[in-house]
Amino acid sequence: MSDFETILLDRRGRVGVITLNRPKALNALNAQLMGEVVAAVEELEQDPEIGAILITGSERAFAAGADIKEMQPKTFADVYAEDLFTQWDRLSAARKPIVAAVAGYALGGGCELAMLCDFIIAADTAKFGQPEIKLGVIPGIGGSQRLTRAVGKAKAMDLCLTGRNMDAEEAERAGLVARIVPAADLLDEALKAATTIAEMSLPIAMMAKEAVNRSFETTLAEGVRFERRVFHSTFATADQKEGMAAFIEKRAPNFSHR
Ligand SMILES: CC(C)=CC(=O)SCCNC(=O)CCNC(=O)[C@H](O)C(C)(C)COP(=O)(O)OP(=O)(O)OC[C@H]1O[C@@H](n2cnc3c(N)ncnc32)[C@H](O)[C@@H]1OP(=O)(O)O
Repeated sequence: MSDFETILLDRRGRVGVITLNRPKALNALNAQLMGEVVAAVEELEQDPEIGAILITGSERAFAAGADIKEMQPKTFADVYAEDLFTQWDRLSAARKPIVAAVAGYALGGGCELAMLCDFIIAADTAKFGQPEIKLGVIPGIGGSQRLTRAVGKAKAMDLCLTGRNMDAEEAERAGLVARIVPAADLLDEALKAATTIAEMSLPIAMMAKEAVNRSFETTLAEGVRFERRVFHSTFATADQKEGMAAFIEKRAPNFSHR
């Protein structure tokens, strides 16, 4: 059972869909919404019927950032004591694939939330940016690190230092966005992608995610060694037997997620 107020959670087949739902505040990420997104992802992680997670917002905003009104009165002692935003680290511990479907503003914490997902499908209306500098702060949910890894130093510096936004086309060219679709098709296309992933073998999809993510943490040689060992371990699964048999028998695989 889930009882959320600032998000909607629903299950579409094997996909868990989390919709940010603070429309009046352009889905600004306050403590409640942040807690609910993390709780929903952890609930879906535990659900054996779910193979992939989709996080989305509204037509106007994926999320316009961390909630400025909530942050404004806090002191250094407050944010240090509560370790503000540390909760978001629990999203990067998720092992199931997570797709972000972004329309409208994905600014500050909104862009950072999208980057915490495994890849981003953007509507042609999407706008990405790290405007924290305009508020007298810097990104605090991984933006300076994940954006730099996604788009390189030059563009990350440009965005973090000027606070300007980039549109969907620039974000795709820069490598932040996997694909752009017309705004009207965003949810359908993102759901199609998430469903495709969810129909794969879950343990193998988790291994693929872990292997790609390892490339951010290690040297090339170590990463390739890690990949090779994980690849070898896929042969211990029923789904490797089934996937290869299905190819040879010219039929669709029937994965058991084991
Ligand atoms: C500090 C860290 C680690 C991370 C951060 O994310 S800091 C925040 C970064 N984000 C921003 O600086 C963007 C702030 N928002 C805007 O600049 C604008 O709202 C906009 C360009 C996204 C949209 O402008 P528009 O004129 O179309 O809409 P507004 O009237 O400005 O907004 C509608 C409604 O939403 C409230 N809102 C928007 N963003 C936030 C936010 N990040 N935190 C709290 N509230 C937000 C806005 O105040 C307005 O509500 P009210 O009319 O009740 O004031």
